[in-house]
Amino acid sequence: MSAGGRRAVAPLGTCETGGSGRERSTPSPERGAEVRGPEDPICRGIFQVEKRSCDVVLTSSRLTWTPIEPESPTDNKMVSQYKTEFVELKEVFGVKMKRRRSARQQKGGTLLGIAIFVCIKKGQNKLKNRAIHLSNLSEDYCNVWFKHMKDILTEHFPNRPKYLKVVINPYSHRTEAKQVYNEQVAPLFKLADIKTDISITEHEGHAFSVLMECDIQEFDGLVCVGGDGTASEVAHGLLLRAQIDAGRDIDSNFTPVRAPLPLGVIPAGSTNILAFSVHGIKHPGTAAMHIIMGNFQKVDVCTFCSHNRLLQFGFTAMLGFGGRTLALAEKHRWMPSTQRREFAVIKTLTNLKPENCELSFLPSENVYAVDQEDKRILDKQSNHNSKRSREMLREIKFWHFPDNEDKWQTIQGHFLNISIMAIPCVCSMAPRGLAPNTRLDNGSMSLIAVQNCSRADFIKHLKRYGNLKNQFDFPFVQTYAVQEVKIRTGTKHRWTDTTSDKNVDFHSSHSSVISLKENCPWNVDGNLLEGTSEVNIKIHSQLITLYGRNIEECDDVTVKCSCL
Ligand SMILES: Nc1ncnc2c1ncn2[C@@H]1O[C@H](COP(=O)(O)OP(=O)(O)OP(=O)(O)O)[C@@H](O)[C@H]1O
Repeated sequence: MSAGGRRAVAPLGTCETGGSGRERSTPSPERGAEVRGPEDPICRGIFQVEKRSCDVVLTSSRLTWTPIEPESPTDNKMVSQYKTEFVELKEVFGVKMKRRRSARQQKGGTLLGIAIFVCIKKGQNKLKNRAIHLSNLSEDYCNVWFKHMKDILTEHFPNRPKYLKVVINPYSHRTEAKQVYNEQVAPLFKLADIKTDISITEHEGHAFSVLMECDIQEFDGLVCVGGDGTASEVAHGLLLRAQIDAGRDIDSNFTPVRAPLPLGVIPAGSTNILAFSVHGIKHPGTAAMHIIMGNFQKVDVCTFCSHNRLLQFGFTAMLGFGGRTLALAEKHRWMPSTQRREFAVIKTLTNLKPENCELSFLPSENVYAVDQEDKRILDKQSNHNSKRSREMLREIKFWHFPDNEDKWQTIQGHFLNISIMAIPCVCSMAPRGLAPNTRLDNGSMSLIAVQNCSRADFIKHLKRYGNLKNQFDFPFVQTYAVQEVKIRTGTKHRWTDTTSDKNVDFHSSHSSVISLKENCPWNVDGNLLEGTSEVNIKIHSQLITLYGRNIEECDDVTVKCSCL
């Protein structure tokens, strides 16, 4: 594409660059800006780009530069060896005047030109920043271009945040969250001119109280830096605050209001399932770029209730093996995180115990429609031989509800593990996700129930998470797409009526249930939930907006867990 071919071009500004920096003329902005189209030039002039003099054109949608070639004295029409390059302004997140400064100099310095910062995609799901330098030594000349670019970035991209509340958990993983933020995130926020108000947590529950107390309306978004525990605490605080502000009466049947602010999750913990599921990668820079660019992803959230009371908002829960492993790992918090996790997995496998549970669930109706769509897409694919297509077809369950049939289903039995997941739960140990059949925003949860089986079979099932084989293809594993689940552990009697207050008293005075519940810890988003024998989990479609977008699924990954 040639810049010279454009219509209504402003007079060409010419500047000497690389020498005295003397300005001969400044670019004149287009007249009648109000009727300018996305292709019409706003500024046109000469800068050096990568040590070559270029004809540079700025429109409201892109910046284009074409190397200027000296005219040949022989008038030979040679094919140009230089190509016109451009960058879309929707990929640009920052623009700065570039100056040379001495080591201790804070302000001023010799102007070198303008630096433009662009978000680029690097491989699968990774985002990085790239700088383009437009060199010109004239202050006035650069100021005009700088101002125009700033105006475009401010006016054209309203989703991009300007002021963020940041919560950092310095205790996450190897106590490196502060360093991750300072080295990999804060410099990008600075380039994008994003202002921040930072809180560093001092104890468990601190992130929650920060959210209860801060003036939420002031901010364009919220950012948490830490692992899944921190992200879950912040999401819970944000959603609970929204219910309080909206005057919602919180009981097990309430319909929650949506979170008022988008949440950015910077992965700095040990597993980072939420960040992995939303960004497709554990990379703080990518998470920061999604926030800066204002990329939004709506995400489903579950409410966890017990005895008519809201325990918490969250994304995932595990009972049995998943709960016991976390409980053991938390007792050994002094160990380095990888060793702690592996130790807990091995020890829990050694003492593998089934939980006696009554599991009731309401299958998802909307998943029926979604899955039909999946099937239609798969049917269209000419080769059904693709491994993933065959697996998807096998995994999809279709539900038909005769009108008057009670839709609730109940299974009573002994389970080694029960997982309920509103998000795919992608992590380094499970590249397709612990729950690959659910999506971030489909209004449905995956219920995965592993019935009592031999230790060897259970390990086989666990190992399959690390490769692309179907981890659910065992007779002792059942998977369902559900919208609500009720679980009671160590039970002999039937489910209680959650609307009756008498049941609360009944359970609090029922010693046999209390003694059993001690042994059944829940793992809710990597946090331990203990002391409850009845839990009601319900999905709420797209209740929260996270910063993130467009995950590409890995097709060919095999991950080995060193402890299995
Ligand atoms: N200053 C602090 N001291 C001790 N604990 C804290 C502090 N701040 C927060 N916490 C708690 O630390 C817990 C664990 O943090 P987090 O989940 O972020 O890290 P992680 O366990 O390393 O990562 P992951 O959950 O991804 O495995 C959270 O539940 C949080 O409430």
